[in-house]
Amino acid sequence: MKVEPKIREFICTTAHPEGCREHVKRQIACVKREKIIHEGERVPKKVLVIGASTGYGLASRITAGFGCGAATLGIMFEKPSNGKRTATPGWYNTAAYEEEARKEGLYAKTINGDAFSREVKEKTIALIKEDWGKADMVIYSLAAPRRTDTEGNTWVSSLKTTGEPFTEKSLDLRNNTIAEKTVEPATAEELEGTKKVMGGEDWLDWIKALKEADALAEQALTVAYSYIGPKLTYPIYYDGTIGQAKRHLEHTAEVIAEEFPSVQARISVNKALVTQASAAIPIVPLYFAILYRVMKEQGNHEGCIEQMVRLFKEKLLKETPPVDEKGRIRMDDWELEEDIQNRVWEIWNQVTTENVEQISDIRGYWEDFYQMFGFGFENIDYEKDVEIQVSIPSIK
Ligand SMILES: NC(=O)c1ccc[n+]([C@@H]2O[C@H](COP(=O)([O-])OP(=O)(O)OC[C@H]3O[C@@H](n4cnc5c(N)ncnc54)[C@H](O)[C@@H]3O)[C@@H](O)[C@H]2O)c1
Repeated sequence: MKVEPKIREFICTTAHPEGCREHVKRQIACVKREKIIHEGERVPKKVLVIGASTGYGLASRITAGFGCGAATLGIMFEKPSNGKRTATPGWYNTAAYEEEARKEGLYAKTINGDAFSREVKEKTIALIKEDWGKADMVIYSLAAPRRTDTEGNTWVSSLKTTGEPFTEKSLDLRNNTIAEKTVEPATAEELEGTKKVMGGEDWLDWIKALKEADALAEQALTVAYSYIGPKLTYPIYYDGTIGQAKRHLEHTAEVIAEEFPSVQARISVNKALVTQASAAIPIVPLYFAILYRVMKEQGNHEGCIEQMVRLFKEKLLKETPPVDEKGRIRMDDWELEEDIQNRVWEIWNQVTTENVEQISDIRGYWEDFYQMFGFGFENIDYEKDVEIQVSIPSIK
């Protein structure tokens, strides 16, 4: 079947299997150009990646696998094709990852299911015990709209402010126009729900479950991803519901360190990038488009894979990684440089529907967006029929 993008605001409801494969292959090639491991550093060998199929989790898996030679077990929540609709991009990415890994003799298995559930945790632990004995690294990279906890309560995440309503310029993704958008404050229940979904409770549950089952190696490393961003987006991000959840996640690193002193728990604050999760945040896409423009001009723009390569190569695997005053690794260091942010702010103040194409990198925004779903690669023939039912080697 011929597959075309079908976009609804911040989501594309189709994905191109060959394009997704190309996306994964390009990320693998990027990792292979780098020397990730240096003498005397820890080398992760058995890596569990929770949220492994897209965005930062997929880039982490590729870096661990192809950069460190690690066996990887990925957890994801994706849909296969039913023959009529395409699979979700994370499904195709994972099929491609496993195939490419196998070609190089790298262990790669995947569990498709709800990472928040006890069932998936048990299945994961059973597989780790059977195949590896113990995992030595756990990457927590979930971004989810809801969570049913182990007691059966369902929580929903919101992207709202926590104080006053917030009105700012926003990019209308349906027609690339700039209009003001108001984000309303969350109710107490919405705030609580966001913390339950995107905070650290489930990360801690995973570490506890793995420890109790004796499935984590001594001195195992675990990392979860956070975001702060510029003052411009504080009302909707850092001081909004999601920011409160991220503070909870960050605090969870301390809880893990206290409860399990043999586990090294780290937070990495990553750069703002277009992913399926972040494209849904109001106001933020316009910031992406301007930030991309400024960082590309400065020559220090990175995508998910470049971020993860730099994280592994320069920070995470060091005996004592460079951290900020709160103990966090800062991969948003370049994004938040004063020069970059001053320029972003200057453009932000000038941007209108008429000049958005000229003064921001809206093209780069859409390029990243299309590529996430396997579209827009010049070497893929999108006129050709493709098989949309693709199987993942480790999933029967
Ligand atoms: N994108 C950014 O700008 C940015 C910046 C800094 C930090 N982060 C953080 O990085 C992490 C990953 O986000 P992303 O932007 O890469 O998102 P993403 O949407 O690309 O990835 C989410 C992953 O979680 C998986 N997932 C979702 N619900 C699941 C469930 N119930 N069970 C199992 N798997 C599930 C998906 O399959 C996918 O692999 C998040 O914590 C996010 O806040 C993102």
